[in-house]
Amino acid sequence: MSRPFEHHVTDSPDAPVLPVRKRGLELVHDPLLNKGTGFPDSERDALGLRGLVPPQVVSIDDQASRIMENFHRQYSDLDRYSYLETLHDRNETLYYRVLLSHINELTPVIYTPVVGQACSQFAHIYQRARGMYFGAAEIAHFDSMVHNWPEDEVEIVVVTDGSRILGLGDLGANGMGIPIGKLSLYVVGAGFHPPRTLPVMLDVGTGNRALRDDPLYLGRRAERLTGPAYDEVVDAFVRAVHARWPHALIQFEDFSNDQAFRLLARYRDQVLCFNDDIQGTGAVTLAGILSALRITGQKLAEQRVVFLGAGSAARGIADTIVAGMMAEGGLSLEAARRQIWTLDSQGLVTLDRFDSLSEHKRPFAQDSAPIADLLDVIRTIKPTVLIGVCGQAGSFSEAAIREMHRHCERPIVFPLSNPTSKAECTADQAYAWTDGAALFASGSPFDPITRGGRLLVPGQCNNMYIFPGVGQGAISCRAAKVTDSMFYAAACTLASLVGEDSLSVGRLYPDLTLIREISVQIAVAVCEIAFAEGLAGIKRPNDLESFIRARMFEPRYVPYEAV
Ligand SMILES: NC(=O)C1=CN([C@@H]2O[C@H](COP(=O)(O)OP(=O)(O)OC[C@H]3O[C@@H](n4cnc5c(N)ncnc54)[C@H](O)[C@@H]3O)[C@@H](O)[C@H]2O)C=CC1
Ligand SMILES: CC(=O)C(=O)O
Ligand SMILES: [Mg+2]
Repeated sequence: MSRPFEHHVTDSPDAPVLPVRKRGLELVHDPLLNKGTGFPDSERDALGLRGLVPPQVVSIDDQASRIMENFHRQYSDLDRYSYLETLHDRNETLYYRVLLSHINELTPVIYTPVVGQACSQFAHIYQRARGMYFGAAEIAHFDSMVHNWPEDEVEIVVVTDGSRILGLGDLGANGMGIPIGKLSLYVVGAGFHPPRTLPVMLDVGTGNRALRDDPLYLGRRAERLTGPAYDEVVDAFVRAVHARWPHALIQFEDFSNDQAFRLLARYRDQVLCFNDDIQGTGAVTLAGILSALRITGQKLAEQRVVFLGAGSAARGIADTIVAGMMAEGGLSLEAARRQIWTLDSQGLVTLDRFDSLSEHKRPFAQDSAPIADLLDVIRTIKPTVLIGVCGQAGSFSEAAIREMHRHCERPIVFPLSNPTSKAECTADQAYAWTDGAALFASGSPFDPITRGGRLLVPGQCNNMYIFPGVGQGAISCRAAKVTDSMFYAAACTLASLVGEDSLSVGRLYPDLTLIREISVQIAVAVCEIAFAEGLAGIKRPNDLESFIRARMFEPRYVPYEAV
């Protein structure tokens, strides 16, 4: 059977010549093979390209300069997003070259915050098919549909059902922008080969009435499935993917919490998978807190942590902090949990609400009188760490942050909700309300600021520092499953890579330009756990780090050989 795509990956960096069957415009129009003006004369002759591209042969770096010139000419964030996606759809090598060389400038466009806007408008800015849609009505075809995808070597599948896209709620099939963005970060951050990544939308309908009424909406115009009908769709999807790509890792992303915990519990021992919002967020947040504690000289086990929001992210972070308090501070599980207070939309999560609480909130229900409001909780608890994961913009009030600072010299303030429009407070606010004393990190990026002549650089506490490396580790050693201990190791590894130069300006995370190095080190740590726990599917390579590095895709033009 002739395959629609070539095999796009050369695994031998020493002799990277790719055999190519396509010719002429068919080649130019394949984003995984296209080099545009970058095809050298020899390939223009051998591959039937003469006359099909402008005469000048342009280096990839000069192509990248043209891209950035045009990028800077775009008027709006959405234009910039669409411009980069057009490049993504035209020439993936160049897209990743540009992303990797302008990572701080472009990550906020392909990822949070702008990807949030792109998802809201997804049906209106849609240009070209990318990834796969598994619609509830097609459930009988899932097993055959997976063979419509041309790549046999898929390694990472990021799947959402669109039910909780960032802090923007149910965006239905518009949520596809999130798996696409996350997978771009897998390639940029950990060197996955682009054709080995697969973004997926599980289209089970949407509870978002405005979307269903939008004439341009591209998803199923039906109420969101729930109960057994929903479970059947997810089950059929996991089965089909696992049958076609048995070694692939499935990342569950942006599922509402009524599904997120259940699905993780159901599949985590069955297939290679994890939930990024629970586990990835837990790891990145613990790493940031550990960095902050290097500045204050305090211990994790001494911290009193208050969460505004008690959903997927809160539970994942709380569990990871508890693991840290137990491992490093010697606390018991119960003692560690007593250091953590969570608030949901009803106020403090307390034991007297136990019967009506969702399962995931119960372990953190405190034996305390009811308190409705964050300010009163802060007054009573006197937290040292405040984490916002409620998706409510501005919900860290000036009064609340000032009150926290009254009791705590260097308050750790992490408004983690995305995109920026949902952040619990801004960096400016946190620094202003604490006279620059806040140890701050946020889910979406904020610019550095200068206060009283002092440079303060807000860190970005986002799971993007974790999932690429965890994924690379799990895939490299063919892990049988992804465990919480791997995420804990990822957190400690990330924390260990924050330099004194970063801490001196209050930045609790490494600069993003280091993401590949971070991912390599996290991947090594994850593999070591897999080897130690007997979960690896390969024999341990003598030089594990080089083994991982050799797997990584570099965005450069590989010579082609006509076949
Ligand atoms: N920075 C990062 O890496 C990550 C950030 N997030 C962000 O965190 C936010 C929450 O995500 P999830 O936990 O998955 O959502 P979720 O829906 O599971 O949890 C939201 C929680 O906020 C609570 N809440 C809503 N309104 C509230 C209010 N006014 N006061 C107090 N609590 C309130 C809800 O009761 C619920 O417990 C989103 O904005 C998401 O973008 C999520 C994952 C990673
Ligand atoms: C970062 C992320 O995963 C979220 O906001 O959902
Ligand atoms: Mg997410």
